[in-house]
Amino acid sequence: AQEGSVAANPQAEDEAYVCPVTAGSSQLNLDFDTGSADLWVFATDTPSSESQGHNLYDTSSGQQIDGATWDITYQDQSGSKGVVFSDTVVVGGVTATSQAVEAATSVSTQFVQNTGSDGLLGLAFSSINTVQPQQQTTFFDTVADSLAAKLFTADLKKGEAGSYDFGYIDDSKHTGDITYVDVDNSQGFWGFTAGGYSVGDDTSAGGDSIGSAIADTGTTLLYVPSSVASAYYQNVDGAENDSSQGGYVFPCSNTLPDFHVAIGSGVFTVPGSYINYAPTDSSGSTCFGGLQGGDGQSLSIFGDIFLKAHFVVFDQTQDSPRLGFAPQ
Ligand SMILES: CCNC(=O)c1c(-c2ccccc2)csc1NC(=O)CNCCc1c[nH]c2ccccc12
Repeated sequence: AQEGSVAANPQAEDEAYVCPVTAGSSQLNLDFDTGSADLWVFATDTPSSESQGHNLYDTSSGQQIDGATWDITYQDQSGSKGVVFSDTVVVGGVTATSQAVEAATSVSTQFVQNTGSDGLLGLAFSSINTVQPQQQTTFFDTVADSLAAKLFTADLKKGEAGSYDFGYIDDSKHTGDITYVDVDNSQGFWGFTAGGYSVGDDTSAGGDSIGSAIADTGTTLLYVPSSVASAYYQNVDGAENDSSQGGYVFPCSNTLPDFHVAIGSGVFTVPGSYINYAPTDSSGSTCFGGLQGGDGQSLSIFGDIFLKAHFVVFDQTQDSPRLGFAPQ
């Protein structure tokens, strides 16, 4: 049975975390994304005007899947599209022998400019993989039956390398018990129900329920209902929801309160320091919040700001999928 571990390296401001992956004969740094299900890469097929500065997947090592194409657009309107190869993909010693590697023939500006990432490795459910006419499986689904245990864990960290482990739980990476909750994967995401929340010294998480949420390593920030974000920033002097800046900003001199949320039988805390995401400009006087209101959509997105404060188990060992959360 296979098991393995790979480093998750934070990009600037922890905007994303990239991991070293071997695809065929190519070494790539990919953004592991539990919010999508395509393994797509910059490749020798990518126009050179779009691939400068990126490591490229050499398609000559793969077998092109005849007639297969893919096209993905993310909510922030970034995206990419292209053709598909079958090749060997190795992540932390875990080998997928016939993995669909989606080679980009077109990539949007945001990804072109982010030269620290050579593509994405989707870890959501294969039901939302975009390859047509025959949908393909994620790396995890491809190797799942060969793993010692059908699960992977995410141990992201603030400003330093964390890890993704496949096939086992490393108990040295978490303190306390793991709290498990059921997953609703009907939308293809690692969906769960978040309970009440509280702010600062009140650690009760007794407030209104946050509701439907997803665990999404591919999203940088923590998006909660606008009422929750508003209640949080009532506690921050000078905070305002500035649409020209894209959300809540505040004077960087603030010490931000912690954010507590009930999940299953546990209460999980995001330190206030994690919610002071980054300065909005070089003067460093105004800072952008790591906790933001969703733009009206009902789904809360527990992105890296939340995930990097915890040890998270993405578990398909039972009849139905579940998520586990533990303090790091
Ligand atoms: C803001 C990015 N997140 C989303 O749009 C998103 C949503 C979503 C749905 C409705 C409204 C807002 C967000 C659902 S699942 C989901 N998650 C993903 O889509 C995860 N993959 C993001 C890949 C991605 C898009 N732009 C990037 C820039 C840097 C690194 C990664 C990325």
